[in-house]
Amino acid sequence: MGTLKVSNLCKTYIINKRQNNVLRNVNLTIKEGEMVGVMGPSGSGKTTLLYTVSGMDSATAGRVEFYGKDLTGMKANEMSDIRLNEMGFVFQQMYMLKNLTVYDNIILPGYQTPEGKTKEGRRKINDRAKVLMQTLGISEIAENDINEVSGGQLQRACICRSMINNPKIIFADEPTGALNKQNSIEVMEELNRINQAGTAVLLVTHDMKVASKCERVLYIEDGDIRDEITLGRRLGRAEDRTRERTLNDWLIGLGW
Ligand SMILES: Nc1ncnc2c1ncn2[C@@H]1O[C@H](COP(=O)(O)OP(=O)(O)OP(=O)(O)O)[C@@H](O)[C@H]1O
Repeated sequence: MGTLKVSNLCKTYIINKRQNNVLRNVNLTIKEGEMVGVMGPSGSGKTTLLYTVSGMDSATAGRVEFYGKDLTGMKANEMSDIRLNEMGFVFQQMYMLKNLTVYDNIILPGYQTPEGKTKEGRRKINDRAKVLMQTLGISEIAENDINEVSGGQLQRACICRSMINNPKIIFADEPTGALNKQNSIEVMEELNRINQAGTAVLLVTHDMKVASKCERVLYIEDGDIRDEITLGRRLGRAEDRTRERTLNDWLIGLGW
């Protein structure tokens, strides 16, 4: 069973009576613990795909199964429980709360779960937050206000927050979009590390270097997956050049 199984997924927006078929019969499976990148031209439907398969937005037609459960027919409160307990999100639009510290933003989704309702559970959440912040190198900004940190630190804080409930999958929309080269490398190292520890990752990116760190890359065009390439699991930096070259040649072949 895959983590995520998407069958004949369609998403249509209607604006001023005009129909825009953004996703057209998309089929895809994300295996347990797999890291998959989504690339494609601007407006091809990448972000819409991410929102629709993660239950952030509803599908017009088709089916999305998450560990065998159909998300498309699910009630809103059941869906939000799954999002909270089993999924992590690194979306640029999902800003952290400005009147809370970095640390409080990170633990908040933990405190909203049943685990967070007991003292012992909250202790575990606090411990996890500290370990995550240490791993991502942001312990020293724990008590900073959200607007007192750099873009790279904020993005790492978002990753900590997305990991706080030990999700089975992380959805990331341009996780390195607002970062400089060095921060971007570091964030990808973290996502690779999280993935190697067993969490599946589905990320959207325009950046070839970022996509080359994924096990498999999908190319979406006009709302459907036109092609995909399997690069295999990334084992270390030594193979980055080869992966980038392979991906680049494939993208050129697709007219990217
Ligand atoms: N909430 C919405 N309401 C109406 N139309 C939308 C909405 N969200 C996206 N669209 C339209 O859906 C199409 C695909 O948008 P989407 O953001 O998924 O593309 P994308 O591939 O992620 O683009 P980019 O690479 O530029 O971020 C676009 O034509 C966009 O205008």
